[in-house]
Amino acid sequence: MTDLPDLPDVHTQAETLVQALPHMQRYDQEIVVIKYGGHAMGDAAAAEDFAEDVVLLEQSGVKPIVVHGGGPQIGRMLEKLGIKSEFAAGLRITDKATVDIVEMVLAGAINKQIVGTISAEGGKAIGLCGKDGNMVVARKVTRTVVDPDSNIEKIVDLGFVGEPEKVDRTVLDAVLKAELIPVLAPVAVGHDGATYNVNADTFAGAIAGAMRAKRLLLLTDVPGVLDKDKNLLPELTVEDCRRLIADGTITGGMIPKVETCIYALEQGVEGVVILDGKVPHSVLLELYTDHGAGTLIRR
Ligand SMILES: Nc1ncnc2c1ncn2[C@@H]1O[C@H](COP(=O)(O)OP(=O)(O)O)[C@@H](O)[C@H]1O
Ligand SMILES: CC(=O)N[C@@H](CCC(=O)OP(=O)(O)O)C(=O)O
Repeated sequence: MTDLPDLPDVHTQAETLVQALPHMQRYDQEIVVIKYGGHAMGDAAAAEDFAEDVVLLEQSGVKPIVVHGGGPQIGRMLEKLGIKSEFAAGLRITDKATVDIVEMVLAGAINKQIVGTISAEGGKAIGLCGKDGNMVVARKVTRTVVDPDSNIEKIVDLGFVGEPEKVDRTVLDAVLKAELIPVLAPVAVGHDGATYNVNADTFAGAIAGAMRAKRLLLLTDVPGVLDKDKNLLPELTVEDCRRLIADGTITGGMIPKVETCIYALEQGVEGVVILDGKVPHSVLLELYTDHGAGTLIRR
């Protein structure tokens, strides 16, 4: 028989609650957008921890909005179906066959899985994507990339990849008023009625901006923004972020993430945090403790 771990005594629990109270009041009735990245989604136990945090937030008076990713999961499904997947400037080149799979994996499988886990933890969630109620209308994206062989810049047609042009709050306002937790897949509609695949960080930034969220939390698989020696940078300004991108400290998938943070701050979001979603209860630790978790980015 294994020994049970020591449980915090009643005094420790009370102390924890007293410390958390001012933080809880700060977020009361405020919108917090949580982007749950594909890499942050661990095993079933980790998904339950995440759902538990979201439910607890809602029960303490916060209005959480979950935006999820699913890049690795889309990749695995495309591989299973023998469809080649390519990226340009961090975005998945998305032809017609690919966009159908993207929608199936994001708005179908992952979205409903998260809704189910939140329900199992005692919450009431509603799964939607940007197409519902014209919530997110996207315009087609093109990117210029430098060909590594010739060093010549070329324009890449990314197919059905979009970026949010307009966010309509109507559906989200109604859902929050009904005390439901919105869980959003980053799939949007174009002016032409077509389905567009949107990077989940970008989608979350647009939602946080339009909803004037108090906080945007981006959950990933690293502790936050790291310096060149891989130490966590707990707090950064927009100016620091621009310098770290320019000097090559911030690269790859962290670039769109930090750019999203800058965009959200410019839209009036008060603070944006990049944190490790694989750490149990990272959302509660960030919002309800003095030390927080991850990297806080401010104006
Ligand atoms: N300075 C940095 N600090 C932390 N991570 C960085 C940095 N520069 C690049 N990265 C990379 O960015 C990745 C996070 O981006 P990404 O893989 O797109 O996350 P997600 O799938 O959660 O959206 C990290 O796993 C890391 O490899
Ligand atoms: C255009 C584009 O690249 N879209 C992403 C959407 C999912 C996503 O962003 O998921 P993560 O947050 O898990 O990376 C993709 O197809 O992978």
